[in-house]
Amino acid sequence: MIVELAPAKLNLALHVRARRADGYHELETLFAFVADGDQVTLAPAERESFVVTGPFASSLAQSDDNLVTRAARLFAETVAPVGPLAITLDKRLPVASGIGGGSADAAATLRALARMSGVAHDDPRLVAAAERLGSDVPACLLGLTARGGGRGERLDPVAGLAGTPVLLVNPLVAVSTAAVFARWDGIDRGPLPAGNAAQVAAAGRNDLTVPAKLVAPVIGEVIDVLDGLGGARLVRMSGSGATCFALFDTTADRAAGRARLSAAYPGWWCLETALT
Ligand SMILES: C[C@@](CO)(OP(=O)(O)O)[C@H](O)COP(=O)(O)OP(=O)(O)OC[C@H]1O[C@@H](n2ccc(N)nc2=O)[C@H](O)[C@@H]1O
Ligand SMILES: Nc1ncnc2c1ncn2[C@@H]1O[C@H](COP(=O)(O)OP(=O)(O)O)[C@@H](O)[C@H]1O
Repeated sequence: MIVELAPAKLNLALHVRARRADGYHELETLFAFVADGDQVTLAPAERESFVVTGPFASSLAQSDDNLVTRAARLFAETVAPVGPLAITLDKRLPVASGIGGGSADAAATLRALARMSGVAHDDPRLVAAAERLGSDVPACLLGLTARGGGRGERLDPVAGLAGTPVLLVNPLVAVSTAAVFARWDGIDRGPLPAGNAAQVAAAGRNDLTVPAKLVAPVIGEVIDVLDGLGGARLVRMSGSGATCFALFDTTADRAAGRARLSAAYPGWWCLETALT
C-alpha cells in the first residue's frame, strides 16, 4: 500500500501577462507548497475501486471523472502498465478554491504510481502526463517553490521560505477559474520581480484578485479580516481564489490570528500550516 500526501499549492504571486489565442492566459507565478493537503492511498487489488473520504468528500461526485482516476488511467496508458487498484482519496482541501486540490491529487497519484512501478520522478513520460492533466499538475509533481511561466508548465525552482508559518482561509464559496479569468481587464501590469521567494512574494501581486472579487465579493472581506489580524508579513489571495493566505513570522502569531478569526467567522474554513 502506498500513501501519498497531496500538499496544497499556493501562488505567492500571480501575474497575468496576456490573453492567448488558445483561450488560456500567459502567467508568471511563484508556486509554493505547504505541509498539509489531501491524501491519496493506493493498493493493488482484485478489482478496481475508488472511494472519497474526508471533510470535503461530498463536494466531489463519486464518479470516474475525478483527477485521481484520470491520472491513474493516463499513467497506465502512457508511462507503465498497472494492475487493478483500490484507491482512496482523503479530501481535506476545499474544492475549486485556488489551492489546486485536484491538481495536487493528480500529481500525488502520478508520484505514487511512479514509486510503485520503479519510474523516476523526473521521467519525461511522467512530466508529459502531468501537463496533460492540468496547468498546475507539473508544479504539483515537482512540489518545490518555483517560478512558473506559460500556463505554469515552465518551472524554475527558487530558494524558498521553508518553515514560514501560514494561515489559509476560505469562506467556503467555490469559485470557477474560468469565470475569474473571463473578468480580467486585459491590462498587463508587468512581470514577476526577480529575486528569491521572499523578494518575489513581497514585490509581487495577484492580478486575479480584482476579477475574483467581482465573482465572489466575500474575498475582499477575507483579505481585510486577515490584514486586520495584525502580525501577518503578507496577506494575498491564491490562484483564482477564494482561498487567501497570511504569512507570519512566528507560530504564536499564527495561532493568535487563527483563534481570533475562528471566533469571529466560525463558518470559514481555516488551516494552520507552514510553507515547505
Ligand atoms: C489560476 C491557477 C494558478 O495556479 O490556479 P487555480 O486557481 O486553478 O488553483 C491555474 O493557472 C489554473 O489553471 P487550470 O488548472 O488550467 O485551470 P482550469 O480550471 O483548468 O481552467 C479553467 C479555465 O480558466 C481559464 N484559464 C485557465 C488558466 C489560464 N492560464 N488561463 C485561462 O484563461 C480558461 O478559460 C480555462 O478553460
Ligand atoms: N480530486 C479532485 N479534487 C478537487 N477537484 C477535482 C478533483 N477531481 C476533479 N475535480 C474538479 O476540478 C475542479 C477544480 O478543482 P480544484 O483543483 O480544487 O480547484 P483549484 O485549482 O481552483 O483549487 C473542481 O471543480 C472539480 O469538479
